[in-house]
Amino acid sequence: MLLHSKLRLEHQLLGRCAQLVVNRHASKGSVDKEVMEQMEEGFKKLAESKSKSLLKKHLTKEIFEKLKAKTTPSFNSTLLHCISSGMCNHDSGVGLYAPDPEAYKVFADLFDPVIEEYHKSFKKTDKQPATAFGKGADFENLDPDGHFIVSTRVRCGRAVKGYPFNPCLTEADYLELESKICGAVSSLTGEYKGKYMPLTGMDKCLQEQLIEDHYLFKEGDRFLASAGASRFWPTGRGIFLNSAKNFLVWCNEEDHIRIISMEKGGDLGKVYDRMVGGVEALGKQLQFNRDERLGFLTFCPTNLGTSIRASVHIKLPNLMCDPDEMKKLADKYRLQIRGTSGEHSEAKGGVHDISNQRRMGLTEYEIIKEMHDGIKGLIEAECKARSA
Ligand SMILES: Nc1ncnc2c1ncn2[C@@H]1O[C@H](COP(=O)(O)OP(=O)(O)OP(=O)(O)O)[C@@H](O)[C@H]1O
Ligand SMILES: NC(=[NH2+])NCCC[C@H](N)C(=O)O
Repeated sequence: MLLHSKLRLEHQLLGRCAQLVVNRHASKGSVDKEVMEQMEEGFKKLAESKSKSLLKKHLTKEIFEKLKAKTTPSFNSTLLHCISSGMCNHDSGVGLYAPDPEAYKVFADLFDPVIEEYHKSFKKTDKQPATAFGKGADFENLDPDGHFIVSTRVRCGRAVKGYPFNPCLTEADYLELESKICGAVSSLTGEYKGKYMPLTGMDKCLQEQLIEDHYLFKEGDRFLASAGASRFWPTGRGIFLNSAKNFLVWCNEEDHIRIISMEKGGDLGKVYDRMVGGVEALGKQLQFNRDERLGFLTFCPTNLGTSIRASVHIKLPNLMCDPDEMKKLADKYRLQIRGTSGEHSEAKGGVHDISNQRRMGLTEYEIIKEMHDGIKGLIEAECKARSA
């Protein structure tokens, strides 16, 4: 069901703690009493819960005490901004977001261990290598006969320099960002040429169709909403789609920008090269926020570094017969398994979304190679299981 108004969104999705994050900031340089109480209460509940999130694991009493009174210098973000999603959603896998770029430093005692574990040992002394896209043409089609892969998609996220992330953006910021992003995508030429469609005023049938066809982001994600990322929805949000419908740009959803290339079949190299071309063209129009150590800055720590998620929609019926073994195999190749409609969804018709888990510590090219080699390994294992 699509949710239409900001009010309904807030009422249906947000608990008391999230309301607070959505509505309040700390007073300059200090944390309000009410915010502190909310944090203490949420922390206690999380500590008593059975949550398996990285937030619960790494937010020890000691770290909580050390960080609870800190604020970021430019935006006065508090620890509550960072942890509200995981506090409200005990079923989070991670549960942590950075309200603004400075949060990664101010709350590093919490972010660093989460980053290290999610990105398979990116230590606090490690540094994201310089951007190196390489050539997609090096990668063969993963499924030339079309037996397994339905479609391939590669996306990355970008933050525009000079702006915080969702919880700290004002309504005017959303509109300003949209206008900048819209200007940049409108200048694209050749195969990238297309049309920007704002979410505000979009026909609901069109919106639902775009979501069903896997082009557009869903509405009402409770993990994002309780992180304060759905404020002023749908203002400033939208999608750019090229005429061939294989290159897309998302505006102001989880990140300021998501740059996406997708098509039917398993030609990973071609899909990757198209995304890289789009990123380079947009990089001429907009200044992206990149940190020396963390790489491209994103709202969620799972997307730092290259910010690349390369996925296939794939059918592996024999391997999927044993989900535990399949999970072990995916872990071996550092792959993540999602459902057919993306994160936190179920698989339909035996189609799973399998992608690289980590995005940091390797160059863009190496991240794609890791995903490529993993998917190749899974297809080989599926063929073996079939003939056994
Ligand atoms: N290989 C693919 N082929 C077609 N659609 C895909 C593919 N991979 C992902 N999608 C679709 O992209 C949409 C967004 O998915 P999802 O939100 O899980 O990932 P994302 O956009 O990479 O962002 P995030 O990781 O932040 O959630 C969903 O509709 C999903 O089904
Ligand atoms: N879209 C993302 N950033 N996904 C990763 C984490 C999503 C959610 N916060 C969780 O912890 O489960």
